[in-house]
Parts: sequence; C-alpha cells; structure tokens
Amino acid sequence: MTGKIVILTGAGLSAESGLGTFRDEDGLWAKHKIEDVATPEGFARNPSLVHDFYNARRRQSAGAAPNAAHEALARLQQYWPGEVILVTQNVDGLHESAGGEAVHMHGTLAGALCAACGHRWTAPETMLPEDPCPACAAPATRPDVVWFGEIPYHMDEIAEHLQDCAIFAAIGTSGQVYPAAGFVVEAALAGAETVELNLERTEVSRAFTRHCMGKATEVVPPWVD
Ligand SMILES: CC(C)NC(=O)[C@H](Cc1c[nH]c2ccccc12)NC(=O)[C@H](CCCC/N=C(/NCCC(=O)O)S[C@H]1O[C@H](COP(=O)(O)OP(=O)(O)OC[C@H]2O[C@@H](n3cnc4c(N)ncnc43)[C@H](O)[C@@H]2O)[C@@H](O)[C@H]1O)NC(=O)OCc1ccccc1
Repeated sequence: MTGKIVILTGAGLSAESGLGTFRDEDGLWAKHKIEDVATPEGFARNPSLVHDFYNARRRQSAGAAPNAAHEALARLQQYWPGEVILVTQNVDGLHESAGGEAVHMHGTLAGALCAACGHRWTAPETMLPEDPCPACAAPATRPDVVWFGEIPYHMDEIAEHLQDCAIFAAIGTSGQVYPAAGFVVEAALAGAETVELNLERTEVSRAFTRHCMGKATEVVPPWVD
C-alpha cells in the first residue's frame, strides 16, 4: 500500500463504551466549565476541583471496555503493520485495551506529570494536589493531559504522518478543537483521500470528500473490513 492511513479519533468513538462525550447535551462540558477544569489557569486557581474531575474520569474509564469500533481499528493496524496511524484526542486507554496503538495528542488519564520538573510517572487511581513528585518532591502533581492553551503532544510526528498519508479519516469528533480539527485540510493538501465517520455532520464536514454517518460501532467495522 503506498502512503499511510491516518485516523483521527475523538470522544464519539468511546461513547458506546459508556464514556461521556464533551459537547452532547449531557456531555462533560455541560457539567463542568472548560476554563475551571481544562486550563492551566483553572488548575492554578483550584487544583482539587481539577483533580476531582480527572479522578472521576479515571475511575470511569478504568471500568470501561473497548467497543467494536476500537476492535476494528486494532484489526486494521494488524492487517497493515506500520501503515495505519491512530491519532487520538481521547485520554482513555480503549485503543490500547483493544490491542491497538495510538498517538495520544491530548495526553492520557493513566499518566501523572510534575508541573515543577516535568517528571512523568503512572497515575495513581486518585490524585491529590499535595501528592509529592517522586523525582523532585514538589507538591505539583497534575494529570498528564493537554489543557486548552497548551501545545498538544507529538505535533512534529503527526505533521510528518499527515504529509505522507493516502487516506485520512476522522471518527467521532466534532471538529471544534484545534489543531486536531485542521488535520483534514493538511492531509487533503498533501493529496490524501478524506473520509468522515460520525453520528452527525460536524463543523468541518465540508472539508471531507466522503462521509459515513452513523454510530461508530455500526459504520467503522464495515469501513475497515
Ligand atoms: C474550543 C476551541 C475553539 N479552542 C481550541 O481549539 C483551542 C484554542 C485554539 C487554538 N487554535 C485555534 C484556532 C481557532 C480557534 C481556537 C483555537 N485549542 C487549544 O488550546 C489547543 C489544545 C486543545 C486541547 C485541549 N484538551 C482537550 N482534552 C484533554 C483534556 C481532557 O480530555 O479533559 S480537548 C477535548 O475536547 C475535544 C472534544 O472534542 P471531540 O473529541 O470531538 O468530542 P465532542 O464531544 O466535541 O464531539 C463528539 C462527536 O462525536 C459524535 N458522536 C457521539 N456519539 C457517537 C457515536 N456513538 N458514534 C459516532 N460519533 C458519535 C458527536 O456527534 C460529535 O460530533 C477533544 O479534543 C478532547 O481531547 N492548543 C493549542 O492550540 O496550542 C497552540 C498550538 C497549536 C498548534 C501547534 C502548536 C501549538
């Protein structure tokens, strides 16, 4: 196969595994203010509020199982080793639980990060603001996720893949958060075929040449197989 398949995934992929999305009416942002729980300023203002938010999501995601869409994407990676790049905005570990491998551009709930020295380690189930960093002992433990206003992870690696992809697909993402929402334009400019698989049309639907509308567990397996 000439040229990779790059697949961007969002919260809609994990919705049928019982993990709330962000923007649906009963979504995460309906219950929490972004500026309070997903910005460095919010963390500086009230770290225990932020830890409560991520501790609850860590517990919820620990109890969740991958669905047929995660499994189909893991199968596709097995079919074409090294040719299928999953780039996820999700901080859950369901791609990996399904046997897949994903580039976590917004971090992961399973990781802890020291805001003082940058040391990383595996997150305990429950994180507390006073938890000391195992490297520098500073009480500056934060979830290893990318907040609004922060630079996403692995951007150079992702940019490389987008320059050399034959097919770019986006699954279960509303196309409202950048730079992820702009990847389809970069891939199309590099000559990629583009397909959107989503429950409904999104902010960036017009940037895609093809569309598969429906639930991820219903549209992803037939698209893969
Ligand atoms: C709100 C938005 C306007 N703001 C931004 O985009 C900002 C600012 C900004 C930057 N550039 C811009 C340009 C224009 C405007 C604004 C900006 N971006 C940033 O701050 C980013 C950092 C953003 C990351 C923030 N962290 C998250 N998450 C981690 C934490 C956490 O998870 O708690 S974002 C978080 O929200 C986003 C949620 O979006 P989705 O995953 O799409 O979920 P959503 O609920 O919205 O949609 C779900 C979709 O699924 C569908 N669906 C539902 N069920 C199903 C189903 N069953 N099957 C299929 N589909 C389904 C629904 O219909 C829906 O369409 C995800 O990215 C998720 O990770 N940083 C940055 O830009 O740094 C500089 C830079 C840029 C480039 C290079 C270098 C430096």
